[in-house]
Amino acid sequence: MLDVKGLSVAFDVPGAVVRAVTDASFQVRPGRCLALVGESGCGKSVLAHALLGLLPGNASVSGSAVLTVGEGSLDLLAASQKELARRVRGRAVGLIPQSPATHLTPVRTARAQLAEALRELGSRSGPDELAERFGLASGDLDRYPHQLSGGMAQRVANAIALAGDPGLLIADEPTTGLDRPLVERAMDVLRELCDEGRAVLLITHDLRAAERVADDIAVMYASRLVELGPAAEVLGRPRHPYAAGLVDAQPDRAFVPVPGLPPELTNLPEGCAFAPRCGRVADACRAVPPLVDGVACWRA
Ligand SMILES: Nc1ncnc2c1ncn2[C@@H]1O[C@H](COP(=O)(O)OP(=O)(O)OP(=O)(O)O)[C@@H](O)[C@H]1O
Repeated sequence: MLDVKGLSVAFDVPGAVVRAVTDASFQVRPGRCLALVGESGCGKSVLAHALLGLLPGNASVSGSAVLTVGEGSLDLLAASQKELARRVRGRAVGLIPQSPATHLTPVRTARAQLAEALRELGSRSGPDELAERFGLASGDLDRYPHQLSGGMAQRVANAIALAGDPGLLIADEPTTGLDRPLVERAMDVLRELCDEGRAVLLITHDLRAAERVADDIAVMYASRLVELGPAAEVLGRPRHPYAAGLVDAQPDRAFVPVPGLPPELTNLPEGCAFAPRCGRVADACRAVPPLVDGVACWRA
């Protein structure tokens, strides 16, 4: 469904360059969920926004991201804004946003926003039909965003993302601010959407949420993918020391945080960016380890 190769994104800021995504390669397949996990600021959202052409003017992007659209394909990174608007956003790719409550327009009811999305995308279903599927009552649709609970806003955002029946869903931290039962519910909905044959890219720093829904996990550290593989393997037997540290930091595991802090993306160290925090550092780590066999570590 989506084949990303060598995706890099850098932002020009006064006196510096922010290397937000470096040389990311991965695939998202129909019927499977890939969770992209990593600490805050490692580049997860920038990666998602690059795929949708939603980066600001100070960003430079390289690589390719080939999406299957109908019988053909389209490189999302080379597509014009017009093409992305006409063929991709909402139609081929749906975005479930970070903080659904703030993503919705505050001065319009949920119904008006859902109806607009359906109209724009030329869908024949009505807002009530779509809302019902996501567990919203008709009366809920007549509320304004500030009258919706976090869970209800989430369901409205899901309904809008699904209005054009996209084959690929990108969910960018869709559970921010939700309590655990609602997180689990949101993950179960994502799983259902996936089981219907959609490809799902979930961006999260919540490993428990990722574990509940993901088939595959990509671990990102300081702009690079450092481990990529089946969820059970990455979470059960992580091979990269950072992935192992993330797993150990979970409350139901050792509950020990990874020592130290990630580097500034304006000033990445030469070689492996995790080396300064790594207990297994060696001479070889002075060179950047490539992602080979699902892991980017000289010592894995
Ligand atoms: N327009 C921009 N100009 C300069 N730097 C930017 C811009 N947008 C994002 N960044 C930087 O890119 C880096 C990656 O940000 P990103 O939002 O992708 O992180 P994240 O992993 O999604 O974190 P979080 O989980 O907190 O959302 C950060 O250092 C951020 O400051």
